[in-house]
Amino acid sequence: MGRFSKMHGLGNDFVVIDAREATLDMTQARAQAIADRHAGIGCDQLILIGQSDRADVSMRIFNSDGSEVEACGNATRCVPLFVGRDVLIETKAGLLDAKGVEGGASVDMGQPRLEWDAIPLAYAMDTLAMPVSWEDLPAPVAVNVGNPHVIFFCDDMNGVNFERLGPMIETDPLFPARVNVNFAQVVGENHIRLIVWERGAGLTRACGTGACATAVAAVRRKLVSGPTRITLPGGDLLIEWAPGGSIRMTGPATHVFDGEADWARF
Ligand SMILES: N[C@@H](CCC[C@H](N)C(=O)O)C(=O)O
Repeated sequence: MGRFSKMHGLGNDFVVIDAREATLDMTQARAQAIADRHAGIGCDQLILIGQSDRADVSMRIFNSDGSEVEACGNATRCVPLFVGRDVLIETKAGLLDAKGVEGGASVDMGQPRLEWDAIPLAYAMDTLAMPVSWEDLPAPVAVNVGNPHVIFFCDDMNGVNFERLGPMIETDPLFPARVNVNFAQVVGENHIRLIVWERGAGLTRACGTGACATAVAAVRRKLVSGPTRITLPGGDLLIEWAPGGSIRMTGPATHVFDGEADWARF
């Protein structure tokens, strides 16, 4: 039997497994089976906390389709709560410094990558106004914050069919590693509403890296001019970024319950 914690950041939910003592062989099929909301435990992402030679802990991230990915902002905020103290976390996207704050955490998410081949895109183009469009959504921005994001700034998001466009854009050959698809609308001064179709997980209640990428895109497009409030279906994040610097993400982290499971059954 193995123990796990159910946690979430703004409703983006996780099964978090402590793999620091017991090693657990995580395959794509097993991660997918655990994340399954009908036949498994159910979550948007499966998180494995392990030992690290370079940081306090390591974090591996698996989407609900079983794919292993580089970054997850909401899960990163859960790690100080899971471990019980401020932590330096080794991820595939680099070392992330996460500090607990009242009700959540504040994380240095590192510097964004803005070059076309770092997103990655299939061929060279301007990432600030990509010369492509999907239906009524033209000229998105591409940003990599450890994982790949494309951001559409919409005049009015109410008419956008996220469930149809999301998977279509996620799997477009323009994005050789697939992509997280962000639909954003500026709704006030330094305030953005955001819906994210996540690569490998679909529509979620919130995406921390999506909020970071969207704030970076909005600063580059001069749509915001300072710390930016990002309102997702699950609630708000505060994102701070200035060109040349690191992204700071601050927001809630919640522990729901602890459970036990027989991993051999998955
Ligand atoms: N929910 C996450 C992002 C999880 C990974 C993403 N779906 C990807 O494939 O890159 C977040 O809060 O950032």
